[in-house]
Amino acid sequence: MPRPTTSCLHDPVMLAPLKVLEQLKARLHETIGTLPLGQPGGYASLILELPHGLGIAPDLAGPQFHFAHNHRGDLRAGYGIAGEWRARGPDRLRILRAAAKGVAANWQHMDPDETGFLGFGMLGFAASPNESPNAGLAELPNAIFWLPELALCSHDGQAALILTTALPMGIDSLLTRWQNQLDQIVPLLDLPALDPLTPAHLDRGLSTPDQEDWRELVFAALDEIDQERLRKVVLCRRLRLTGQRRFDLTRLNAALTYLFPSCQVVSIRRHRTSFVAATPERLFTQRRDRIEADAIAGTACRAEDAERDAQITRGLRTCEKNLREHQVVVEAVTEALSQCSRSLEPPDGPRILQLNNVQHLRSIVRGELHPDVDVFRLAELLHPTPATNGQPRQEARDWLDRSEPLERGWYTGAAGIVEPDLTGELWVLLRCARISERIADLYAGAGIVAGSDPMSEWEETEHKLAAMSTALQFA
Ligand SMILES: C=C(O[C@@H]1C=C(C(=O)O)C=C[C@H]1O)C(=O)O
Repeated sequence: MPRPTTSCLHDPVMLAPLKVLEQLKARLHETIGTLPLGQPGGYASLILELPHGLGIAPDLAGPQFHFAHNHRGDLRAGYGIAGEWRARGPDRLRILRAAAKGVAANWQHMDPDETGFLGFGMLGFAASPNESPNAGLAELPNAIFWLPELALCSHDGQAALILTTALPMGIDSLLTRWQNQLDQIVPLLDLPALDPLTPAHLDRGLSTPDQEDWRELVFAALDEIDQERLRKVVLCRRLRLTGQRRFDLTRLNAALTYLFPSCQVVSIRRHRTSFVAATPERLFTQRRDRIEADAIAGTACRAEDAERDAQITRGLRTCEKNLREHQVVVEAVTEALSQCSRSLEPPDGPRILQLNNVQHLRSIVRGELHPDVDVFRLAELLHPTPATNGQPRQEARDWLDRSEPLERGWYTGAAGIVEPDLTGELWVLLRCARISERIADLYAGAGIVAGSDPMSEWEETEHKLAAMSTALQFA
């Protein structure tokens, strides 16, 4: 594909995106005929090279998702719906797996520019398989496997645009449709980063539970732990913030990417509701038969003063309660992976993971998987880890279902990318908010083990909430 020039004497720089658009449309016209559009079923994707890597994906009207990791130089975004499957209940991942297997068995990719990129799907699900969707959550179903019609993929400075259709499809209507989509998205790809806005004041609404109810909940959890019915349980709270202006997703994603460059920024929008997170925690990364899963548990704050900060880090490394809380997660992740792995390496950690607002103990569990293990099976085995739920898993979940005074929705669920061979990567949905116009519901939790103190755990949730509340001020 001829490379577009970015400037010359007679073409001002601002025309460059239009040239890219013309070239992509010409390429679409040339290559659309290579797709097997007459085939009676399945999916086909056309992959077109973009002239440079992308830092942030534009916001278009309609359903969209966006995963960006600044330090890794990775971006995946999806717009519109080529196919989607929803499920709920204890079999939700098995149901979605069957749908994804059907897609994978009949999905053809045409990559005329030899980019090496492929189409991808998005898998996302709420914390609990049984949660009954309320009005807002109906827009974000309990669990979804979603094949976008238009996708962007950028890695290591290389990028591609991926167009996907269900088959069969008439060539003329598809060409018109895809040309319109290029018209919408391509001019936005080269827009300069948005200038920061002055931070806006956010009104702090109610916390559910409030501080008093939190104390009681922690004592009730400690009682369960004392009685040896639970070893650990993660309690959470929700805080409503109301902004002065409608929150702007592009600015919010940019602020989160800037503030949390080592986190995965996740943004999912259906209708008027968005779910946005900047999470440090992978549920897992699967590449072929290699698996890596994070165990993150044990948290302390940060301090502006370097000496004080180092002192807090040393405290976290040696705190018996934090190490115990961490070990519960490492053991559970190792146990889950041992059910689907040929071999596992000894856990790498705990090391310190430092973010702007908090620091954590993190271990990584790595191994080699048995054949035929896919993202859906891994999600089923690993989710929820005791980092966000508790141990033993079922007892913790039952106790939380009975005791927690709120629906978690997608908070502590997971979301990520599914490749056409059904491998991929999922992230635990933490440091997040559900956003609608000027209202943001933020969620944060803390692990309770023997020796936990209600007020320190409340403080920990305050530090965790600060990730999203700071970014929202700039959105
Ligand atoms: C539950 C959250 O975080 C989890 C709990 C942690 C802890 O208790 O130390 C640390 C990281 C996460 O696994 C949250 O951020 O809301």
